[in-house]
Formats: sequence, structure tokens, C-alpha cells
Amino acid sequence: MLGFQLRHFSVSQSKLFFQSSKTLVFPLLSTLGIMFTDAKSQLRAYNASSSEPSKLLFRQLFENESSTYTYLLADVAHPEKPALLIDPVDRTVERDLTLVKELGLKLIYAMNTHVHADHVTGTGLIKGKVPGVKSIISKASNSKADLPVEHGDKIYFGNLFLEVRATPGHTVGCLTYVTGDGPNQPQPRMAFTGDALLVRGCGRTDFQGGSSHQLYNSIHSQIFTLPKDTLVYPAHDYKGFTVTTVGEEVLYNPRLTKDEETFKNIMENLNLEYPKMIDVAVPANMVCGLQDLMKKPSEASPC
Ligand SMILES: N[C@@H](CCC(=O)N[C@@H](CSS)C(=O)NCC(=O)O)C(=O)O
Repeated sequence: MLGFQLRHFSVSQSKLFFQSSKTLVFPLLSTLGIMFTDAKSQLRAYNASSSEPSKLLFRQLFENESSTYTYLLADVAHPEKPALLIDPVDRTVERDLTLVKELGLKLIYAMNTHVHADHVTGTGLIKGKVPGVKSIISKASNSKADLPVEHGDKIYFGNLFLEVRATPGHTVGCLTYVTGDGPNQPQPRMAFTGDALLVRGCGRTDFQGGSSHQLYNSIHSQIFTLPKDTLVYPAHDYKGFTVTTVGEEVLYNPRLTKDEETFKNIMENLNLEYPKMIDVAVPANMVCGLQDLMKKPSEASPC
């Protein structure tokens, strides 16, 4: 009965519903295991009210072999401490889930900025180990996920949210996730740029539908327009950096401070070797992890 009512709520109606009776509704919904039926409602499932206090817990985690950063974010002021992981790696899933457990968080999303070519995502493994976790990736990536998102979507975890920005160029479906703009959202803002913008660098553009024209424009229009103090957290670093700011990259990025023609020329002459794992990683990540590739299509989970 309640499920029937929820299916017929519009997004704005469901937000009102949560705002007016959240203290009753959250425990009741979890107890009943009510599932939200459309993706937009699911992205708002943990949204209570923007006037409620929020407190960001943030961790930057590193995976050595692929030099990948995974990010853990949670709203620890919310009674359920809803949390999400950005760009988890298969090899470090145990470490990440142990941390989630030790901190008393409720992991709700395992999300990727794009289909990675250098490592296998941890998303599929996480879904197998933590029931209820939903996977997120861009619709434009054409890969499997519970919640395919697109530019302009908002991903709520408690009273915090991430804004979805399309930043294609390294791959066709690359996204940057940016912390919300508004009351109770972290200041300065934080941008999780995946392989679009790296510290004093950027993602390569020579495979997976890459385009230096698109990457140049994505970074200038979607990242460099953020406030100068926005913290930039990339998916990789190969030089020992951990974080930068939009202001720093606008001034000092050796590739993006150039005009587009010079940028294209730089990108065409990077002469990087193909990632060692590309032939394994890309097909696996299209179905959110290696384990699903090994199953018959009829057994694979919607990841
Ligand atoms: N050597 C590594 C791959 C290194 C690499 O190509 N990194 C990518 C991001 S992962 S696809 C990249 O865009 N690098 C840009 C740069 O300027 O370094 C491996 O074999 O995995």
C-alpha cells in the first residue's frame, strides 16, 4: 500500500513527504525494505531536509598498483550516516568496507566517474558484499549500473548531495561529481574529477572515445567555472600529489593554460603506453566488475 503510494509520488511530492514526516518515514521505510521505483527518486531516497544540519566525513584512499584514489563521503549528522564510495578498486574493496564498518556508516552508493581502463572497479564486489548498495555511472558510458545518471542530476546522501557534471573527453561518459551549492553543504566545494582533470595534468584522450577538443571544453566550461577555492580531487596521481584547487589549475596546469590548438598538440604527443590492464579492465568495467563477466548473461546482476 505504502509502496503503491510512493510509486505515484512525483520527485517534488516525495521530497515534501520526507520533509514533513522524515522522523517516522526513514525507520519505517528501512524496516519495510521499501524500494523506490524510479532512478530520480532513488537518488533522493536519503534526502531529509536542506535545513537540517549536515556533517561531511571525508576520506581519500589510495590503491598503489594503478595509482587510483577512492573517495569515501558520508553525512555523519544524519541518523543513518549514509555513505558513498567514488571509484572503488577491486583490490582494495576489503580495506574500504572495513573502514566503512569501523566508522559505523551505511554504504548506499558505489559510483564511478567513468569506465576505467587501468584497473577493475570494486563496484560489483561491493554490491555482492553489502546488500542494498546501488551502483552509479553515467548513462552516456553505456555500461551497466543500477542508477545511470546524467548532467544536472543530484545524488543525495543524507542532507548532503553531489551534483553531476558531464565532462567527456578522456572517455565519452566521464563525469565530475561536485559537492552541493547551498545551505549546509561543505565549503569550499569539492570536485571529484575522475580522469578529466588531474593535478597539473589531465586524462589522456587516445582511446575509449577520447577527444582532446571535448576534454578542453569540458574542463574549461564545467570545472574552471567553479569557485577558485573549490578543492579538486582526481582519480589518479602519478607524482605524489593528493589535491589541488580550481584556482591553482587555472594558473599552473601546464596543459590547460594553453589555447586549444596547443592543448591538442600536447595531447597528440604524450606518447604514453597503453594501460597494462586495458583489455581486461574495460570489458569488466562495462558490467561493473570482473566477477559478472564470468557469469552467464542470465545470471549477471544489474550492477
Ligand atoms: N601506466 C598506467 C597507465 C597510466 C595512464 O595512462 N593513465 C591514464 C589514466 S588511467 S586510463 C591517463 O590518462 N594518464 C594521463 C597522463 O598524463 O599520465 C598503466 O599501465 O595502467
